[in-house]
Amino acid sequence: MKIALLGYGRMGQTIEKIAISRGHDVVLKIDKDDTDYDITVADVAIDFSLPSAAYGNITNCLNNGVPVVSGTTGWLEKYDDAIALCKEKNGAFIYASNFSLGVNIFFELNKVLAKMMGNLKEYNVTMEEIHHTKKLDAPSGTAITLAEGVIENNSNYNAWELDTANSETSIPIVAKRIGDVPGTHSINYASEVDSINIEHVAHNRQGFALGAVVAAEWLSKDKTGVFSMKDVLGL
Ligand SMILES: NC(=O)C1=CN([C@@H]2O[C@H](COP(=O)(O)OP(=O)(O)OC[C@H]3O[C@@H](n4cnc5c(N)ncnc54)[C@H](OP(=O)(O)O)[C@@H]3O)[C@@H](O)[C@H]2O)C=CC1
Ligand SMILES: O=C(O)C1=N[C@H](C(=O)O)C[C@H](O)C1
Repeated sequence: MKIALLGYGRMGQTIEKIAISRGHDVVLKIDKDDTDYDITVADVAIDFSLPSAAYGNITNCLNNGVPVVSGTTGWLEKYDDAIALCKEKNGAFIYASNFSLGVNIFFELNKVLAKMMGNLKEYNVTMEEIHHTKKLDAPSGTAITLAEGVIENNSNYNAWELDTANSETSIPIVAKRIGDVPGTHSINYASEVDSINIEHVAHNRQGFALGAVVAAEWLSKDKTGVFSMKDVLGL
């Protein structure tokens, strides 16, 4: 498979190593200053760029008939437009706030726990995410997906807020930036008498990168439509 890497930073470079180890060719490595390139030389594109760049990268792929996998976070105000374009062009697109197998299992665990806690009003939920100091967006895309998972499965909550919740129905997400932490997410339900905590800790970026390559392999096999990692992993 010929892969275009849109964004050749920490994730782009990790993805390159995994893609090559799985027998793929990396035919484009695009960064900020690379504006004049032909995306159609690739069978599939993988975008891990910047919040400000992702939408342009995705629309370039969809307008040129190249299936695209995006892991960039912090651009989701334009997600519905990307979906509409994908449908209009009969293209293929996957966005995931987190491509690792472990986090995608954690997403499902979070939903089950949220449902179980729905009738227990004595517990209050809080979330925390910890990432490296170079991260541009807060809260993380993964934390937003986790909060949405609670809201969809627990009628006690209908919104999330960064740092402090201003109402009982809002989930506070505390975002910490420490050293080179790859990504830690925890969800805590606390009552006066006890607490329940679930946590996912990424030890490095390999899990994110492997998931993105597996998603690209899956998407490039004659798929059309908008998909998620649940489709790829069969969860
Ligand atoms: N979904 C997931 O599983 C994961 C998602 N992420 C997300 O992926 C994104 C990238 O993370 P990370 O690799 O750590 O970030 P980096 O800052 O290390 O890499 C981003 C790269 O994008 C480049 N870039 C800037 N503008 C463009 C453009 N127009 N087109 C293509 N590339 C461009 C930057 O180049 P330059 O340096 O020249 O500006 C840089 O090399 C973030 O949004 C992060 O949150 C991260 C890990 C996992
Ligand atoms: O910026 C990162 O590094 C990460 N970003 C993603 C997010 O915002 O959730 C995924 C992962 O946690 C690493």
